[in-house]
Amino acid sequence: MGFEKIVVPIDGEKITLQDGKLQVPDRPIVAFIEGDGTGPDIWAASQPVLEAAVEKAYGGQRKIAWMEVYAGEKANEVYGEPIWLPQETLDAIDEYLVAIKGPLTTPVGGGIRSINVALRQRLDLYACVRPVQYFQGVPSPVKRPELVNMVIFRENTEDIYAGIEWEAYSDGARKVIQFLRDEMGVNKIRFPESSGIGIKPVSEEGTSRLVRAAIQYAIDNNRKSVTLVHKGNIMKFTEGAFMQWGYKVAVEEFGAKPLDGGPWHVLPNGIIIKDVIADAMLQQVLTRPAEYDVIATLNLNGDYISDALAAQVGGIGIAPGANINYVTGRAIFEATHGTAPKYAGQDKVNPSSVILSGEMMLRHLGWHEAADLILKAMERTIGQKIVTYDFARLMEGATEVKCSEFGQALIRNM
Ligand SMILES: NC(=O)C1=CN([C@@H]2O[C@H](COP(=O)(O)OP(=O)(O)OC[C@H]3O[C@@H](n4cnc5c(N)ncnc54)[C@H](OP(=O)(O)O)[C@@H]3O)[C@@H](O)[C@H]2O)C=CC1
Ligand SMILES: O=C(O)CCC(=O)C(=O)O
Ligand SMILES: [Mg+2]
Repeated sequence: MGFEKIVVPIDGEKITLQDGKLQVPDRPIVAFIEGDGTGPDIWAASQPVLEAAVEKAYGGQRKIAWMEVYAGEKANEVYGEPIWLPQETLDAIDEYLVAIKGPLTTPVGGGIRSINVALRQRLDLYACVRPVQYFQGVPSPVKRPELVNMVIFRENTEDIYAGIEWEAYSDGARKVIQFLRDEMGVNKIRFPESSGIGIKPVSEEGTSRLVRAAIQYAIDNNRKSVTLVHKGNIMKFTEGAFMQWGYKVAVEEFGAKPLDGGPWHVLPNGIIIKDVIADAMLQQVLTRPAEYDVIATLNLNGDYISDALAAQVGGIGIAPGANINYVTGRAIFEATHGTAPKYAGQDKVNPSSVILSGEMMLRHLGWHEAADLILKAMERTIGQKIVTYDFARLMEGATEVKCSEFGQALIRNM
């Protein structure tokens, strides 16, 4: 396919999907989006680390052929008009399957809707996978951060993130409220004249594919449990249904049996499938983190839980993630954090979240040796107390380095 602004590297080859398996050539074309705010600083530090890991692991036999695609502020610059998410960016990721991105800005209250969310929805990347693990030596606000070892599976295409909402006083809000009152007998809207309205769609199909991915991950990675996190006591037909459909998948597709009469279940291989109400979960991950392992949850809960858990192991400077469709093989790897705009252009923030997202990407490609080198380098570098500002301010005797210098230290430590 020909693109207007995207340049396809001539020395690269397409990653493809055959019989449900990614076929990765030695020179795979991988798309990247630099991102807004601190995105360019982070990408400049991260790209050399990923390249160095691949070079060191495979001695030049394998190499990523990078293909820049545009979104956010840079898309406006490149296309010369306000296009936040060009169609050809979606087409390119659709065709080349694998991408990595920096954070993109979303204004609060008005303006464009999230480009990050749009990428996930339009490419149907239904699982947001965010592992939360502790690296020895990272400063943490909790006493036993090493007990935190969880992987969040956040549903990525539904819930209130569908963006179906109407502003207070708008014609749309008035119409929906009128419909709810006249046609549906709803008399519980406390201030109907001045309410904005949002809709929360949660489907069996969307829930099932997410929970299926979480359970399969637990099986493939020898994890102890999968916890369905929901607020089903209050939102019975969305969050409550998520829990019920989640257990149903466990029973019908994975052979789970009730544990002590239910509602918890156990898989034939001993993995526990359980559920917890979201507010209780947020206190228990602090008081009893060892009881949580793989977490499957809805979109909004997953957003909150991601940042909260990241804080327990040292903050969102070190929180990676992936948006994956396990059926089509398409995936975009990205940090949990946002653009941290106050630090933009200062070469200051921690690039670890994107670098570790790159580590996840290398594993997705099956390049485990290169991924292992990144983890080892991360452990060594933090062990030497060479860290960016976010860790340095909480550590004794740390050497504070810039974003790019941290990347260089990782390369030295490979
Ligand atoms: N997937 C995406 O692209 C996401 C985009 N966003 C967008 O990003 C913008 C800013 O969001 P905001 O709520 O401020 O959240 P951010 O995650 O951008 O930043 C909040 C704080 O987190 C810390 N932080 C973030 N990134 C890093 C890093 N790499 N290294 C060290 N510390 C870091 C900083 O803390 P401190 O001040 O303590 O140093 C920062 O002030 C918004 O437009 C939002 O919509 C948000 C989340 C995800
Ligand atoms: O898209 C955004 O601006 C925020 C997204 C977000 O917070 C997340 O994915 O964790
Ligand atoms: Mg978030």
